[in-house]
Amino acid sequence: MLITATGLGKRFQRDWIFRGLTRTFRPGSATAVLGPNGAGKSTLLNTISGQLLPTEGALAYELAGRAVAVEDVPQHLAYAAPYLELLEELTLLELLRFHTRFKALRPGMTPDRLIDLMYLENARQQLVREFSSGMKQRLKLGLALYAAAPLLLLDEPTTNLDATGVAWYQEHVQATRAGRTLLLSSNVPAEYSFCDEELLVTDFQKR
Ligand SMILES: Nc1ncnc2c1ncn2[C@@H]1O[C@H](COP(=O)(O)OP(=O)(O)OP(=O)(O)O)[C@@H](O)[C@H]1O
Repeated sequence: MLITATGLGKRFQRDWIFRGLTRTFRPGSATAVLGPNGAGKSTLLNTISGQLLPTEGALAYELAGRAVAVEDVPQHLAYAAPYLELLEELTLLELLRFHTRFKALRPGMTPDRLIDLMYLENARQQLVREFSSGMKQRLKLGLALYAAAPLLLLDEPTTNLDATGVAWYQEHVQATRAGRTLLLSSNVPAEYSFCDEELLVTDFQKR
């Protein structure tokens, strides 16, 4: 998905979180959105994804040369973030079957195969509520990475992952990023070192 931000700004009450952001995000690019805690990385991702309205400026979306309306962006979006909740009252297999009714997996991927890829085969019938925080994070990432969605947003993707989980993330983000527009908010180089572009939110904090 081609995304063009022009003079984009977001304000909460009287505080500008970012302002004057003009930038193009192209299919196949991976952009690391960087900045200290509270800088506005998540706010920027949520604005670009159309979930928060910009206070000023404009966002335009295009898919294969056709304009996409902001209200249609969610159907083209896969998003993993610490603040997005999983349906914890379901078993893993139930959750995957439910989730994929609304958000299809990439061609050739099935819930069973995804469970194996996430190293969750022993948890197939387990309630997600009982998962460890690292298992939940692998599940969130697996759902986003293997969704058939041209826009991929990852907010702090290695939260709660151990060294094996970080290596798993690095392998699978590389395996699934081709052709997608990827934005990734982070403070951890191991999460974003593969990105080809960087966007420092504090560069857009003229008040
Ligand atoms: N809905 C909201 N209403 C008012 N202020 C908000 C809202 N959401 C975020 N903020 C404020 O906007 C600022 C940026 O928050 P944001 O979560 O985007 O930062 P961040 O860079 O993602 O931080 P972190 O690295 O800690 O996750 C913070 O000061 C936060 O308090």
